[in-house]
Amino acid sequence: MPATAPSPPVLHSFATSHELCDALAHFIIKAQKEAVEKKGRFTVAVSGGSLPTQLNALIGKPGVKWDKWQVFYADERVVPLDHPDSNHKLCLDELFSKVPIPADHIHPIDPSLGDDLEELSDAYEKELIREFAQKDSARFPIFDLILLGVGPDGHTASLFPGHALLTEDDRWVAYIDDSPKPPPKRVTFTYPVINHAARIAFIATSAGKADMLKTVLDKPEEGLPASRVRPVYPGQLYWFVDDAAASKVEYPRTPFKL
Ligand SMILES: O=C1O[C@H](COP(=O)(O)O)[C@@H](O)[C@H](O)[C@H]1O
Repeated sequence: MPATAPSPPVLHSFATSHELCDALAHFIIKAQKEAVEKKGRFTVAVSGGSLPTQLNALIGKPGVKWDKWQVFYADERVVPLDHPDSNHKLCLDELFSKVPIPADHIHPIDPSLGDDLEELSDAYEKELIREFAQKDSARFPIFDLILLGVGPDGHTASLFPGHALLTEDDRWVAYIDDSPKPPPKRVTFTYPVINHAARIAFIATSAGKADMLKTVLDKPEEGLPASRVRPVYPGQLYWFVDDAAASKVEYPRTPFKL
């Protein structure tokens, strides 16, 4: 039987980043509610960069069941966890230190485990297997939600244009030591993990991302890393962007409804 094709991405564009962040918070709460009703937990992966700040509309919002969240990192820069470049530190500073999430529900990629990148990515893959393998018994983990940023070059997580990791189709977690964006050493989810999520949301703001967004959405055949995020059916991909980032995009917008 032929596999069902991925659904086309849904693009939500907002006049201001304040409106975007508020809508994103409502979207996340809805995903959380559905997951908790079905399975009693909410598995979510986050990235770093500007994303953690964009999640702060969740702080104090009624309906967030922090004790049900299990948080993983879609990628991490291999620096100490208290280093300003650490995605985990960013997430702690901007969000998790301000909400009542149990500390053991956050799963950092911890470079203090050793400086061997292969071992570090294996250890994180094992942590994912512990969380998912027996519970959902699938070839790849099925996150309820993966929240991704995207750089002006179209990279997402630590999957960079032209890199050999773009074709990794077996491992759940991999590493690079030649990132074109510093720091060079990083650990990242691979496409099979990202593309098996139930929902994936990209968040992109500002005019600096307008050219990239046009290429990703209007010319996916160019194969930028963000265009390769195509969730396996019945997964769904959403874009939350501001009008400045979407200013050059022809791809149709869908109004956001609560
Ligand atoms: O280096 C990274 O960059 C991307 C994009 O960051 P942004 O600041 O342009 O939003 C981020 O999603 C990723 O997690 C991070 O490691």
